[in-house]
Amino acid sequence: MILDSQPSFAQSAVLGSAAVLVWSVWRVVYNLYFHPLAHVPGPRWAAATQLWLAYKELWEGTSLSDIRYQLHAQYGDVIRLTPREIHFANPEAFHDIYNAKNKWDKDDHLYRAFDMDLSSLCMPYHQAKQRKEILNPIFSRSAIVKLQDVIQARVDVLCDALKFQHTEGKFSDMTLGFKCFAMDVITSFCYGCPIEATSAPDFHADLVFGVEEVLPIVTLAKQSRFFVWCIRNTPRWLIHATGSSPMMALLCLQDTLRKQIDDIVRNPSELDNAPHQIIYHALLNPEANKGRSIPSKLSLFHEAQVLLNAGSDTVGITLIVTVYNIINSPGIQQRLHAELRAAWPNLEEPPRYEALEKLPYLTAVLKEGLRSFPGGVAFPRVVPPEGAIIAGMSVPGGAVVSQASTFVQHSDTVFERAKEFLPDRWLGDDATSLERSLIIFSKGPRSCLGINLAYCELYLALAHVFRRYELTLDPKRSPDFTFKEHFVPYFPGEHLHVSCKPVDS
Ligand code: HEM
Repeated sequence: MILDSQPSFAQSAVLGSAAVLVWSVWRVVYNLYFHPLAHVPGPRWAAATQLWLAYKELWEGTSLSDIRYQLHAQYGDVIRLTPREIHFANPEAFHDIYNAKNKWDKDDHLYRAFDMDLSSLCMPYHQAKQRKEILNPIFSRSAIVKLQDVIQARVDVLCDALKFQHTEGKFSDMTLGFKCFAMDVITSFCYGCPIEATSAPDFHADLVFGVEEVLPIVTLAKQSRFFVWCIRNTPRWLIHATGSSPMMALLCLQDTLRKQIDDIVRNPSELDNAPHQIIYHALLNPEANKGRSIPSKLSLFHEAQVLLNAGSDTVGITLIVTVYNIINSPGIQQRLHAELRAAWPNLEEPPRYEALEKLPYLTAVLKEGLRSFPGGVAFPRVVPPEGAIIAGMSVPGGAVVSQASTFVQHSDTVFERAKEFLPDRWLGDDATSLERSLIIFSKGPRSCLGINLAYCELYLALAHVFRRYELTLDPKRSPDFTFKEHFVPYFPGEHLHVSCKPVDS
């Protein structure tokens, strides 16, 4: 009799489905009418369910950065992007969210998509703080100044390739060139073994395309942990079967990183063979780990991958956009070249990074390049339980808040004539006050770990390219900076093609 009273499989399935349905309907009703963010303006669908944003991004293919601008134009300064996330248009919000006092965690919904949970980028605040304390000495300004020859060597390879392509009568694909350069710097600096992407013919390095190919996967993966699991467990033979050499190059790099980690963990004296201090000197140093256990192999692998991803496209894109604007704006290239020539009269004796940093016009151009960074990417943070005031608005604990950098750096209220490339704004009387709004490396405890490395790369690359060459845009091709936001911006359109004519002296 007892057995008879137990529900059949079909009855259980019906009951289960009914429960899920009731729960889902209740969630929607709750999100719309009872959620602490119910009063925030935005589309009803966005307030009701996370699926609305997934539909816009994945099905319609609209870039998240465009969605933000469209919604702000329609609903005002604060918008509800998903049931739990709001975005601010008022540039003051940036300083209320990202500042030295706020020890807020990152929103797991986005960061889990990278499947690098054990890295400084994705860890919760307290763990990330410890990890960054270990890595900081490697990325400090003094360490970078000491190791600038490592970066200089990669600049030389880039410049030689540009010269070679010019002698062959070609325009150089600077989009690929700068991405290759940035990857070579990271692999050289962090792991002591450059992948030599810049030496690929015409900068066609499979790895650069491989990184581009995986970017859209982030947008898919952030929708569900299940997608992350599927991507992680995709069998190798399936990737082989696609015949995609960029994907294979990416896997090959991952294998190399894993092998290097295995070798070093098995035999730490391997580190003595490194050409200079690399990240594993710091990460595996018991003193730096202050008595805590050293990071696991998986954690080392996550960190290695994060540094590669965080440090390559970001620097590459900054260089592409800056170089395009320099060539495309009348007089800037000439003025920059003149300053460089005065500080660096003999081509055979290039100045050190410390000297380049002091050049006012180069510095102004570089800052304007960073300000013009096109990606409208936002980095979501979770408001702590006690809540917060953001741009004058009271935000409840648990809400996810963000502001994309373009709402500050491309705002006409902060930077006059913000759409124009005007290096002179950094030489005027109010330049110091503008510094507060140059926020491309973010602010606060989760700001960029690699800022010093990035500055050194940008100074050396721009100085050498514009001192050694006269650059002209390919008149037949205009670069297309339309981008899709996949955490970092992805530009599917025409690349930047430039003729690099060597100067005589
Ligand atoms: C122009 C170049 C760069 C830009 C614009 C840039 C920008 C940023 C931004 C906005 C963040 C904050 C991300 C977030 O809140 O989740 C960040 C974090 C980070 N960046 Fe960079 N970055 C650049 C270069 C680099 C380089 C060269 C490296 C190092 C190899 C690097 C390593 C990192 C790491 C590890 C983090 C995570 C820090 C944390 O979560 O606490 N970045 N970067």
